[in-house]
Amino acid sequence: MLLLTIPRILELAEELCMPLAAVKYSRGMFIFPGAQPAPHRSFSEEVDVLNRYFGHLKSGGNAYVIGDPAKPGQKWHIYYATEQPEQPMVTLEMCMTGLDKKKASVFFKTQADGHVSCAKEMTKLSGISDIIPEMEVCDFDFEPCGYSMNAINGSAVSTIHVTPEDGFSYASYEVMGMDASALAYGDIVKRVLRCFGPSEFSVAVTIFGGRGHAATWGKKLEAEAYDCNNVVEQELPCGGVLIYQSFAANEEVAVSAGSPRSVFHCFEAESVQSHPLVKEGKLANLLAWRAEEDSLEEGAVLCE
Ligand SMILES: C[S@@+](CC[C@H](N)C(=O)[O-])C[C@H]1O[C@@H](n2cnc3c(N)ncnc32)[C@H](O)[C@@H]1O
Repeated sequence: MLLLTIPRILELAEELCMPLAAVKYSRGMFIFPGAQPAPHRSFSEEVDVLNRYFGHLKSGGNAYVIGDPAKPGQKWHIYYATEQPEQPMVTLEMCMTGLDKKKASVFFKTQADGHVSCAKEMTKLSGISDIIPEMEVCDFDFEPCGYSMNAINGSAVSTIHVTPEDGFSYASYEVMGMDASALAYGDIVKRVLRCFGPSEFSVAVTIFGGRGHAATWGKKLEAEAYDCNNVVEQELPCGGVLIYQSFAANEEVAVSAGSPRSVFHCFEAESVQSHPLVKEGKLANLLAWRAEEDSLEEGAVLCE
């Protein structure tokens, strides 16, 4: 449904006298592709819609599906068109599945003890407020569960969406426009992983303006407790580059949990939520989660 909003967004931009400069649409794999309504039934259907609105830009419409052909469950889709060379800019997009159950439970409004939680409390308890503490956060909680937030700090913007339901849990994180030399790529990813404890995740870093200004963000990511199973670099028009990597919780952790690695394939029908690592929070422990009581000062009132 997302692409159906394009005409309204263009209308609002015109009202604000903001000319169209560039467009980027990107996504991973749908967990339930068969449940997607038009125009999201296939990437080519999405590209047709995007080209109708943006194909006339100077670069033309450019569509890519990237990933290791041997791993059809892990692909990244990107559409990009631009009217002019881009300003130097770094964007990070993370997709996480198989969220740690305890971490995911923070995003349910009614807790096991009957406590009714609000978005502000979820932001604090999950650790989201610590990812980039300077960000001003506008958060929203869904009934009976789910969470979304948008955040801003100067030219930097960030967004998070969480689906915590067992069996198809998912969280996305995106940040762009930050001072790439002031924040370390690995630190941000680690803070995001601590919020959700996924069994699998992908990162896509888009760099415009050359790797020189992108500092740590132009390098390959290494994530403690996870194995990288896919690395692809894709050049984009106007000197842009996209670096995509996907990760699964590593063999060592899986073996110590007494479980075969195969259970981590979250895009298959089986549920990663039943994985012993997810159930027992072992993955969470390995990533050194802070104790929950540390993340909220005693007596602090977050929900009014
Ligand atoms: C965070 S919202 C999705 C936001 C947005 N579609 C995204 O992913 O970018 C998804 C979560 O909210 C819950 N939810 C509750 N009411 C909803 C609604 N009216 N629309 C979408 N999600 C809702 C879903 O069950 C799910 O856990």
